[in-house]
Amino acid sequence: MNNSRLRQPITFSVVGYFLATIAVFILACGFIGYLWISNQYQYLERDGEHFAQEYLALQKQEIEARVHSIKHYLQSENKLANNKLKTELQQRVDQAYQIAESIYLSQQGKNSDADIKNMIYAALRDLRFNQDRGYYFIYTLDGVVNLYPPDPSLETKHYTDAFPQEGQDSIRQIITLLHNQQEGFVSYQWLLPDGKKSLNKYSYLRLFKPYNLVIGTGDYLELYEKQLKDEVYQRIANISFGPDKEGYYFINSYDGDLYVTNGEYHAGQKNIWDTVDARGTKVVQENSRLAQQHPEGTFSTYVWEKNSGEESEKVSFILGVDEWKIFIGTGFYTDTVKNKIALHVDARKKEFEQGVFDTLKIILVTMAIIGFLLYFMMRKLSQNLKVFRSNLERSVDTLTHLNPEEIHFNEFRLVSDSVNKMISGLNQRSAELRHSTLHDHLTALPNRRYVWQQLKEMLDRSQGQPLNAALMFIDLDHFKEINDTLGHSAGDELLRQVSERFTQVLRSDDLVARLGGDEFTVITGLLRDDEAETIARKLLGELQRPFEIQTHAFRITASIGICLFPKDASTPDMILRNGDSAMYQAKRNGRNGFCFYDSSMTEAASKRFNLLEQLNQALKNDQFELYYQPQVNTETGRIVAAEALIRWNHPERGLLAPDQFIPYAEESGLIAPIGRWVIEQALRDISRWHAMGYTLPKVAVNFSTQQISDLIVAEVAEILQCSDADASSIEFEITESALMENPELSRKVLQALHQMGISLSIDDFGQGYSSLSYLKQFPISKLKIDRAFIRDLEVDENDRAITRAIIALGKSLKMTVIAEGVETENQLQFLKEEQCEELQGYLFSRPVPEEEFRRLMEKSSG
Ligand SMILES: Nc1nc2c(ncn2[C@@H]2O[C@@H]3COP(=O)(O)O[C@H]4[C@@H](O)[C@H](n5cnc6c(=O)[nH]c(N)nc65)O[C@@H]4COP(=O)(O)O[C@H]3[C@H]2O)c(=O)[nH]1
Repeated sequence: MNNSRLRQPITFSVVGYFLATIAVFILACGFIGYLWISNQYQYLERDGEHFAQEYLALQKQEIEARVHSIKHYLQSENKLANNKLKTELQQRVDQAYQIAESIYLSQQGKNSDADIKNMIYAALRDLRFNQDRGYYFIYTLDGVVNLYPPDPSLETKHYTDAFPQEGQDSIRQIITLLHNQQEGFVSYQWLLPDGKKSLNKYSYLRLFKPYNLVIGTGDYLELYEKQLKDEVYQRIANISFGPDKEGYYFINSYDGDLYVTNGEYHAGQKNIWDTVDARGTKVVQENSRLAQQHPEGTFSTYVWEKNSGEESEKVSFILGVDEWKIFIGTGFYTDTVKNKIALHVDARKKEFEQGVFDTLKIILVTMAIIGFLLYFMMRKLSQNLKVFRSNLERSVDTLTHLNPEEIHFNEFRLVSDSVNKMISGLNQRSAELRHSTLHDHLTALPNRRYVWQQLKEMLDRSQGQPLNAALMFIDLDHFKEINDTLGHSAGDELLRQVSERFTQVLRSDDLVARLGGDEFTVITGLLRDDEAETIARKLLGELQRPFEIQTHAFRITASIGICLFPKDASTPDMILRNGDSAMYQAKRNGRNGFCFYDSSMTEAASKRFNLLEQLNQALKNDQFELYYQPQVNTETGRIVAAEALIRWNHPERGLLAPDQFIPYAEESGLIAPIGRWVIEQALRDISRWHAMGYTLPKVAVNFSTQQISDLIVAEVAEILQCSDADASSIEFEITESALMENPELSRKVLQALHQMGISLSIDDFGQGYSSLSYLKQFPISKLKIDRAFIRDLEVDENDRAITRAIIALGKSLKMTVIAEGVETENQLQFLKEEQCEELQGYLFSRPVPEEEFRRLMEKSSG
């Protein structure tokens, strides 16, 4: 299973993400809407219940208030009866008075007073009121009855003759009053018309001045009150209220006499005491009981017939009026109330649903508008995205900038700004990369790749040209030593300065490049051969001025190989190879010069190639041999050691000295297996010599730069393990320059070898620039003075001084000093005088085959 696949993040398109967000938003709104609506429904339910309770309570309050107000009305009407009666009596008498007065005024002078009086009596005689109980009576001030409609036979009689005693008292009371004042009320007992019973009667009286007549009328208070009550009951019976005018008052006596019910006035002539409802309740009896038990009134529930004829539960408020022994009530039907409540809840629900519906309509219309707009927006966005994408792809493909004119959305513009920045960055990076892949970091000069491309282009252009261009392959002489002794930074600085000098001295259309290490090239345009020579000389001349690096001032030379092309080479590789070969030849010619390529150099190069091939074969076919050159003690002249020097028994060319193949072996890396063979062979020889009884303490083996590696330590240990010889019987000779090439590694490797018991000596000492402190870091036991100093000892004072200094240095460092290349007695003499401990040279013996060396050892010990 591919893990990276699993870890890939999920991606969304912007449009998809947007639509998904809207869908989620709509779903969320729908869900919230659903919650809100169901919540509202619950609220409406609760509100309905609440309303029902409140409405019921209100209904109850209403009927209670109504009944109380009716009772209050009844009572107040009753209380007012006295006054009302008085007012009415006064009004009636005033009317009679006006009638009498108008008759009098109209008849005065026309008729006699007696006639006028009769006319007045006649006018008033038949007038009746208050259910015919009321009539007018007239007396004279001396008590003669002039008008008495209930019994006209009493007219013209004196009251004392007309009425019994009780009546007489009353009339006297009247006449007395009017003797004193013009008008007024009197209250007295008067027989009822049936003459059986007398009741309290109120009368109003007024004196008709023209004839001093007392005009009056009166009524029994009790009867008047009853009349008023009847009227009030009548009015109450007419009252209806509530839905469908279902509400009405009922009034019953405590004994069940019915006065008022449902719009009808029964005047107590019907008794409904035993009325029973559908539940078996004796409704009237129950209500009568409740009214009497609860003076403040109470509610009663029973079943009663509605106007429509159907029976329904009814809630009534019952209130007693004890003074009249009646109870008043009114009520409502619960199903009517329930209907009302249901209607209310229904109306609320409909109202709410209408609200929701209206809101939904608004939302839908809004969403449709938004959707419409979004659709256009998305379309526009999608189109822009497509254009943006294709522009983006084109820009990325061609690494050109996006055109902001073609981008309409700010966000895309921001992205395009970033993309443009990125493309600028990429262009810059790629230019830098191109520059860095085609240029050398140290000197900023074009590198080998650049040179190759340049050569290719020049070759392409040079077709059919009569002139040639030139490639100069420049290698600094002995640069490695400078690098090793002064350090890499100094070496780098030198390379920089050389590159500057070359660049300054050449024309701008010439190309100076660094191939790597201390190798430079100069490529010129088309020129004549002699011009190439001039340029080469110019370049060499530039190096003659000393370089100042750190605190050192020194000169350096170079070897230049010139390859003219297309004359000498037809491909870039060939040009470079030929330039290299020519440079190689310039080096062989003694350095600090130039050399034009010719075809023989290619032959030499191919020879080198063949040689390497043959070296490989030599290893396999055991064609190497070790020669030994003795090293003698200066004092005793005895052989104390030997240097193992390799020879190659070439099958065609005969015995070859190391100079003829070791450099190639080092170049090609073959030195490692060859070096291993040398150590193994030397140890084999030592073992054999020891076995044969020779007591040679040490054999020195040459150790080249390439052999200094971490691997050699393990390899030597392994070789020693396989050998009978002791590690102390072998010594590695390392040149000073090899040591300095990588001092850190050298120290590590040499330390490890030293710990194995192998001694180390520095070969060709004196050529380098090793300081004392530097040398002390290595476990070296021997210094070998370079042959070059020994050679000219007799003629060169400097060489003598150096040799002396090296011997002194060796002594101070407690190292053995050996001089090599000792050929003459004078040299021997000098070295003896200077107490050089050991000597090596043709004066004692040339390097000889092993067998011969054994003889030398025999001779030496003998
Ligand atoms: N003119 C003159 N020359 C003298 C005199 N005494 C000794 N020589 C020569 O000086 C060279 C000494 O060896 P080297 O300096 O280590 O220089 C050696 C050493 O650097 C290298 N070489 C030889 N054998 C080996 C080897 O086994 N491995 C490696 N890496 N290098 C080797 O080849 C170089 C040359 O070796 P050879 O041709 O054998 O040359 C030898 C020797 O024949 C003298 O009095 N006058």
